[in-house]
Amino acid sequence: MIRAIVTDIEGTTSDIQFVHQVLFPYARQHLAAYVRENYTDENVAAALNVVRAESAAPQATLEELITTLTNYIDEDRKSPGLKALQGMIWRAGYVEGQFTGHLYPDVLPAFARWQQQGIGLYVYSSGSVAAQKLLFGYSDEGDLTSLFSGYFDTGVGAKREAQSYRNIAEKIGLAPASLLFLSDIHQELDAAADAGWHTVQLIRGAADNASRHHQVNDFSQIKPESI
Ligand SMILES: CSCCC(=O)C(=O)COP(=O)(O)O
Ligand SMILES: [Mg+2]
Repeated sequence: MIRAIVTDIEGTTSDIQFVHQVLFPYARQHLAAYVRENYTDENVAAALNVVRAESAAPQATLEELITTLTNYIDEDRKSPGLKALQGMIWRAGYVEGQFTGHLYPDVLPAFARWQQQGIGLYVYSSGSVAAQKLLFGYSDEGDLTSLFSGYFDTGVGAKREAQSYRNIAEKIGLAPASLLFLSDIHQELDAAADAGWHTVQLIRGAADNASRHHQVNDFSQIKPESI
């Protein structure tokens, strides 16, 4: 019996185009000014130190870090330092109403149905927990943050590693066999399945012929009571 559902964001609840054509360009455009203005803030300083460590450049200057971070955005690098900073930069865009977090129309009805069934809802994304809360807090459908019992980012480990899903199961406090992970990326689902989770793959575009996971086109086709 499925007791909790953990969902990916990009390509699963939300359009990849929103992330790549709205969020990433916004962060790229505001990155340099944000870092120059806020580098003494303890959270910004901590994120910059993470980038120094990740890029094996412990003495990197602010301007060198800005170049590194800009390259990371262009490469879609899932760098924890970049992800932390992106979350901080996006806040102004959401709060000022420059964009709302994209949500496919099938997502909220399914969340509401699952919540009514007593199933816990969680998020696991490479985006920072702060960024996840912004996307769902300022979503196309309003503030949905109260639907979720918890959020996980790569602080628990990378999305393609089975140990990350073991860590999440432990934090939620449920057996892996009672957990369902939703993602568009079969390598992430492979890792979850290796940890003993149930999996469903969201196919928002072309079918994934390399996948061994059950595939659906939208959330209305996911029936946790039948798993
Ligand atoms: C949390 S919204 C921004 C998503 C993001 O930054 C990202 O890298 C997407 O990662 P995901 O694990 O959701 O595919
Ligand atoms: Mg995804």
